[in-house]
Amino acid sequence: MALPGGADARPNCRVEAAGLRIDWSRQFLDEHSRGVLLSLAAEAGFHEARRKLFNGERVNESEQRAAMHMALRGAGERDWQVEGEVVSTQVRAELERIENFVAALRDDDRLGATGKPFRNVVNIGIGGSHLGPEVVTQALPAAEGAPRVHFLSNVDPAQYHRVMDELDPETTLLVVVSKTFTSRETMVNARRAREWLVAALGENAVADHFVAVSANVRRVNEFGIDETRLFRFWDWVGGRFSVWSAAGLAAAIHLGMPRFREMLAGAAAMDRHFLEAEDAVNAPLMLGLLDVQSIRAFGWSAWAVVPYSDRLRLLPAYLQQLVMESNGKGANQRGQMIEGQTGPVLLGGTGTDAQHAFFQMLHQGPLPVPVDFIASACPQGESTADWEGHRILLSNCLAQAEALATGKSPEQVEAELRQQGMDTDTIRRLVPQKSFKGNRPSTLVLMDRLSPVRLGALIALYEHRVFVQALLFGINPFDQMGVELGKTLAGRMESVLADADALAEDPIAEAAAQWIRSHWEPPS
Ligand SMILES: O=P(O)(O)OC[C@H]1O[C@](O)(CO)[C@@H](O)[C@@H]1O
Repeated sequence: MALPGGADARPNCRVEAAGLRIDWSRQFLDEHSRGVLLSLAAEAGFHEARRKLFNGERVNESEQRAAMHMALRGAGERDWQVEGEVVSTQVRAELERIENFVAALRDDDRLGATGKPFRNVVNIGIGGSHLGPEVVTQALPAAEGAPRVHFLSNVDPAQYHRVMDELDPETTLLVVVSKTFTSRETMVNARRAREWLVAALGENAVADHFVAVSANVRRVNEFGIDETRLFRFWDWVGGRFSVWSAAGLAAAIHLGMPRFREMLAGAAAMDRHFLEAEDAVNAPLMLGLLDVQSIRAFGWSAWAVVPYSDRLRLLPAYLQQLVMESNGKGANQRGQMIEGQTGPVLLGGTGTDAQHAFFQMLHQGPLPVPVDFIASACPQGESTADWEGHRILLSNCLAQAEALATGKSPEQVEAELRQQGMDTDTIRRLVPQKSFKGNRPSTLVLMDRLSPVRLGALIALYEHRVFVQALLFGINPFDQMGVELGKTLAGRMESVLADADALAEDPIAEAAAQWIRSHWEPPS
């Protein structure tokens, strides 16, 4: 199927939802295929599944939980329920606690153990307990006077040093974020940060300098943080859907509470669109269906997300967790193995840098990779140079989407080469190498400017799109069983590396462990 000639020929492939202009005109979609995709959604029980999701039913069946992240951002609008119990009151109460805490930090009412104001905040967490707050912090400028927010996620000590070595314990607040409060990386980093603090300021400083964000109250208490310094979120909030909860505390500190609430409002507006828009112009539904079409009908297993925005440079990594941890699964909810690819492999980077990295493959690789182009009409800065740079950025964004769609025919290339006076043999060899097949699909997401409300809408758009993909594949997007085995083995491997008498079960791992041990030497 050829891509349509002009966007105006396909008015139903473009919507404005929650302030985002979402245009899928350059996808392989005509009236017929749209009908087929929508009937597939109906067969998969889309309306009922969406109703269950928004009603707080146990859509995460394997873990017997709801997935009610919408309640976190829509708490001001109505009383959301989880399994029949109203949760909005506790959501609002927790938001208020966050608000008071952020205000106290801003006004220097909450001070460190030696009476100094907090100038730095370290978010210690990994996965959803890191990527969400960091993506927001990078995307949007800090509120005036807000402390600087840092992120410690990896257990690699090099990261610990990069983040912590420049900080002063007296002016540093440590925020340990972990839904389970068991993630090994987070616990190791939290303990090390605790030792760092205690060595400088003594044991009593822990109460002033540590707060926790978790759903596991007992573990938080065991770590030595009492409930007055614990911000809660709940079982029904998945890690990769948690930025809207207290897990976004570092982002709230960075943005200030009014703008954090604006981000929640943007996501809530996308929730409303997903809930209320007609199917054919329902952006998360249509984009999710198009993803499934790309994977299942066309066999394209990759997907690229390219924000033309340096501030959104972490978005591809954030979406990798959202998409691939949710839908990278081989079994469906009925326990049957699924044939073929499920969730797409997501690659990404920012434009224009990505154009000089993997775009070659997007243009001429044998298999199409659908691309999401994301851009804002206005730049962040207001100077003439900012506007000029931004215009160039946007030109590239639009040009790349067009180049992917239209390509360059062999005839055109041949005519150009002839004009340059090339000989026939060279032309024969060069024409296939220089032509572009075109017909490469993309989606364009535009916003007026990158603001809290638009960022919220953008992230929620992807959340619901992932839900739609999962529904069509029959999988549960809300668990992540595939991360467990590696975690268990890493625990065992720790003893193998620590103790030469402990053997690894796997001979290849054992040989590697021996080699590593034989190369251990004290730093010179
Ligand atoms: O917040 P926690 O419990 O530390 O988990 C961190 C991350 O680990 C995972 O469980 C697995 O990677 C993610 O789903 C989660 O976001």
